[in-house]
Amino acid sequence: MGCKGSKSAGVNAPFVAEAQPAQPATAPQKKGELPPGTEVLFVLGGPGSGKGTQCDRIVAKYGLKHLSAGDLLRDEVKSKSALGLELESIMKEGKLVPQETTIALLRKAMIGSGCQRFLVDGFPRALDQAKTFERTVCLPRLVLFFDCPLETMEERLLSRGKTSGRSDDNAETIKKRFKTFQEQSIPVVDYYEERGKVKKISAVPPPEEVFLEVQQVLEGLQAQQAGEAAGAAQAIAAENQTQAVGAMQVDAAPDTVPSTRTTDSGKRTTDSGKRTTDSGKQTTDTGKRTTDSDKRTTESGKRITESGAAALPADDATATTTATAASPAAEGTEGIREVKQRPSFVGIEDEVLAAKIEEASQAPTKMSADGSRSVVEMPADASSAALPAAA
Ligand SMILES: Nc1ncnc2c1ncn2[C@@H]1O[C@H](COP(=O)(O)OP(=O)(O)O)[C@@H](O)[C@H]1O
Ligand SMILES: O=c1ccn([C@@H]2O[C@H](COP(=O)(O)OP(=O)(O)O)[C@@H](O)[C@H]2O)c(=O)[nH]1
Repeated sequence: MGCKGSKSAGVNAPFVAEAQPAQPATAPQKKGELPPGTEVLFVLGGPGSGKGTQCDRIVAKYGLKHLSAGDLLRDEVKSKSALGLELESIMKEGKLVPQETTIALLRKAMIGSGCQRFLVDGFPRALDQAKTFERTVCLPRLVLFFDCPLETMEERLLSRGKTSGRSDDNAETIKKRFKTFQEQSIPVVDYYEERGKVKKISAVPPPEEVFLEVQQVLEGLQAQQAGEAAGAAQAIAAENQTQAVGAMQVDAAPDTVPSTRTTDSGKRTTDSGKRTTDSGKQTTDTGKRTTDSDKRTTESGKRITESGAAALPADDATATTTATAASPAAEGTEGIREVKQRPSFVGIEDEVLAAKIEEASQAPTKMSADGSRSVVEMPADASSAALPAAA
């Protein structure tokens, strides 16, 4: 289900809402870049825990764009490109594909979809992948983790293997996938749990029961978002009221302004000073203030849009931070302000990696032999060079 050409959900559309199809980006998207306000929900769980099954249900009910990292990799394998052949041998061994390949595929699919809100299924599978995705794409809004005992997952995978045609749904590879899951993927869940982002759901009951839990989680997220939006709207209203009262006080004030009235800023004293000498100009000053206030409202509207991201934990160096002025009046025209900080890369290796991912995710799309799908052309050093020798 794509977003291109779909009708926009509006600027303040929540991350999850009952809507079909996946909602398009609400802000203009620059060519080759992710839309502003891109948000993702990670869907994690062991192999065969039921991630894909639940994602299908989530997509059917909520307006999110589903991207399965495993499907994107399998598409690449099907293309029989050199990269695809390398990926196949890694997947058959139950190992993880190098992060630059997976992230480039995800990023490219995200950009190409024209959507803004994504359900990212089966990724990240290792801590370095989570951190690189955070730096080069965005922080996740939430992490759904489907908890399932290994024996149950094994049964499901063996059963799926009868019809899936997947080269990794066999007893030998399943064991290796479990090892990878326990050693590399569980730390990702721990990482997000420490950040209060994980919603753990038992994947043992039948799919419809598991989905009831999923819906509860997503509705909780919806309620949280509604609360955030209401809080932001309240802050804006309070800010506007402060400004309006300030303007009224200025208008009602005698020509000689007592210094005690200028409680908020030196700037206002200066304005008032002007007013004392030029009452015609006073109207202009007030009018200008109203314009400033209107501008603030517009900015504040934008702020609501960004509030989801702003609610992300501030303990992380890469988190979006919220800078709130101690007092809106004290700041005059600024008031409450959220500052989106795009974290800078800390080392040259990170910069090189980010550049590779960006380059690969923007590589030209070409049709495969059967003309049915697109292929990501990885730059030589970002694909084969980065891939370990085929086992
Ligand atoms: N809750 C469930 N109970 C029983 N079988 C399930 C459940 N969820 C998924 N399955 C089945 O288990 C297999 C693996 O599910 P899938 O969604 O493909 O897992 P994953 O995407 O995590 O690998 C599929 O054959 C699916 O039909
Ligand atoms: O981010 C990812 C996602 C998948 N894979 C590879 O793709 C395989 C299949 O993953 P998928 O999520 O499709 O299936 P699951 O194992 O969860 O059933 C994995 O075992 C890995 O080899 C990977 O390397 N990185």
